[in-house]
Amino acid sequence: MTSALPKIRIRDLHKSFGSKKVLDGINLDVPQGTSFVIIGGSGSGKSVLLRCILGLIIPDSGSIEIDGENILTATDKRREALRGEIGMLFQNAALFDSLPVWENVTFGLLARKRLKRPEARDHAGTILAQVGLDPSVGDLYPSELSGGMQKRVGLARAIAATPDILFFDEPTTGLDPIMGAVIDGLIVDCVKKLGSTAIAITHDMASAQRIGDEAAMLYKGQLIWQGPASSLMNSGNAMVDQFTHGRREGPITMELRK
Ligand SMILES: Nc1ncnc2c1ncn2[C@@H]1O[C@H](COP(=O)(O)OP(=O)(O)OP(=O)(O)O)[C@@H](O)[C@H]1O
Repeated sequence: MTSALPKIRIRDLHKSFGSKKVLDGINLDVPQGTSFVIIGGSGSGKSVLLRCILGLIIPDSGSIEIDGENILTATDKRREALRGEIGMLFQNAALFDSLPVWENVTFGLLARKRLKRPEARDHAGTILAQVGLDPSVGDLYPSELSGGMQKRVGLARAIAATPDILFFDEPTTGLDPIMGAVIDGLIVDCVKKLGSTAIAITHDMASAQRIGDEAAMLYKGQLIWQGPASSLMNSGNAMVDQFTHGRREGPITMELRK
């Protein structure tokens, strides 16, 4: 019975900013242990959707359930606790420049007093090793790291509390193609090892196919297609095909004056 319950279930989710409709009736089930990729043009609402699930944006209507619990009707305290159970890798890694790497990695654990500083430092070394970094990197500052190393540290921070749910926002943006593939490999390994449910948003089709089991495309506030990530390049859907192949001509017209 419980195993049939999706880890994340979204129903009829709407969100507008002023007169601008960004999410216009999103329905989505993400089964436990699935890695789900969301694609869509710039400004199509991918980040807003993730931020709604994180509880950082309150939608206008609809429901978002995690393990069957509607987070939109939960108390602020409960919502914050649920947010703490989600690991997030931000687009630019979003590290705190003033903190050494080990404190960046264990920031959430220290903030929630789940570890004392000496334990946190040791724990950071273990997690850094899992993302292919020498534990000594823990004593460096973010400005001393390459972009690829910063992404690894961001990934280490996302997995430090062994979350049930992982979100990846443009995990390969700004990386060379080989480093992008390396980061994707680490993401796949981490998700598998933790048995987590993952949602990634990306414009990188190679990455989407490497990390995703399932995929969906967001267009004009709605999920217009869903299918296996492996079929992204030959989905049979004219809009998805135009997007994934980067064609100027097709049913999607660019609205340049937004
Ligand atoms: N807090 C906000 N207030 C007003 N408008 C917002 C806010 N957050 C997002 N938007 C608008 O919502 C729309 C969707 O933004 P969002 O960041 O989700 O797009 P995206 O699909 O993630 O784009 P990209 O791929 O370029 O990152 C945009 O038009 C954006 O300007």
